[in-house]
Amino acid sequence: MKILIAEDDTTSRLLFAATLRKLGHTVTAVEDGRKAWEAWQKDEYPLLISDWMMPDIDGLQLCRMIRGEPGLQYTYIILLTALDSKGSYLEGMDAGADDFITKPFDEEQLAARLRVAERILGLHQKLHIQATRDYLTGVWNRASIMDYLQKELKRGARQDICTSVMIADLDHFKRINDTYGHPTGDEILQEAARRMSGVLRGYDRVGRYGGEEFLITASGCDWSEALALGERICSSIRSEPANSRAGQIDMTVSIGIATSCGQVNDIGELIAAADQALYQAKEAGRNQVKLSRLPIESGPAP
Ligand SMILES: Nc1nc2c(ncn2[C@@H]2O[C@H](COP(=O)(O)OP(=O)(O)OP(=O)(O)O)[C@@H](O)[C@H]2O)c(=O)[nH]1
Repeated sequence: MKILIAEDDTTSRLLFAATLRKLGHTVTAVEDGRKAWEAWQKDEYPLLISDWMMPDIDGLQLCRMIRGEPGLQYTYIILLTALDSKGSYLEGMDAGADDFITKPFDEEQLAARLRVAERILGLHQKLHIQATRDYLTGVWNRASIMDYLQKELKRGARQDICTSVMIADLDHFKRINDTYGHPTGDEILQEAARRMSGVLRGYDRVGRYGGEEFLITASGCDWSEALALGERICSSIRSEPANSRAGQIDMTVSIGIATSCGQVNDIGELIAAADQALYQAKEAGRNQVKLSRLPIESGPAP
């Protein structure tokens, strides 16, 4: 497990780090709350072990700051307390801590506490996957991809970069269901989702928007880059037939794209524009990409 330690006392910090490494964990150890906050923001740590008393940002503040930023992954927080700190446990729990360890620590007790942390984190992870992923295809579900798009649109406006959204709709999918049956249709949806995920860059996301429609977010992409990405998705879907229980089946997809470079802050508006472009792609014969013609993109007209 990746563990972040925040402890200003050098001996205690080194001892914790050495013990945790001996137990097989990957450890980052820093000497104050501010450094811990910076490290936590840069990377994902499922577990934080933090001293309570630290200069500048103390353990309680650190707990509150982390709980104020609900990330994708839950951070289990263990606060380190002195033996005489009885009576403050509730305060720590209210700030967001999950457990306490008294200093000087007992190695076996530390290992036991980590077992609990791993169990809770495992359950959390399972629930998180159930709540955010589409059960059939494994890509993000509708609520999660919309939430992500909202965040990316805001971030794009703040950082003055473009955000593109695509709606990809499998062509004549009803025919596949009608000809080969629903379970085969499901396999085609899974294969299409796999291929789309395969061509995306690390910071792009694909989610199941509904039935046979997928929504793709392309952060930092202006219309020309989004068009290139859309073409890549389109060609990976048609590149070769999908293997299914009913044999090999050809697939194609139509894609509508809308881009905002700070002009739109309502995802509904952006999605409606992408939907409009998708309609044009279907009208023009399917198996192709169309850009939104709405005047929401600054720069040269597509
Ligand atoms: N197998 C399967 N089919 C689904 C699922 N969700 C929606 N569908 C089917 O997707 C089909 C969508 O059909 P239409 O909206 O007519 O679209 P289409 O046949 O793809 O036609 P165009 O989009 O115009 O190319 C319907 O038959 C739905 O029943 C699903 O989870 N699994």
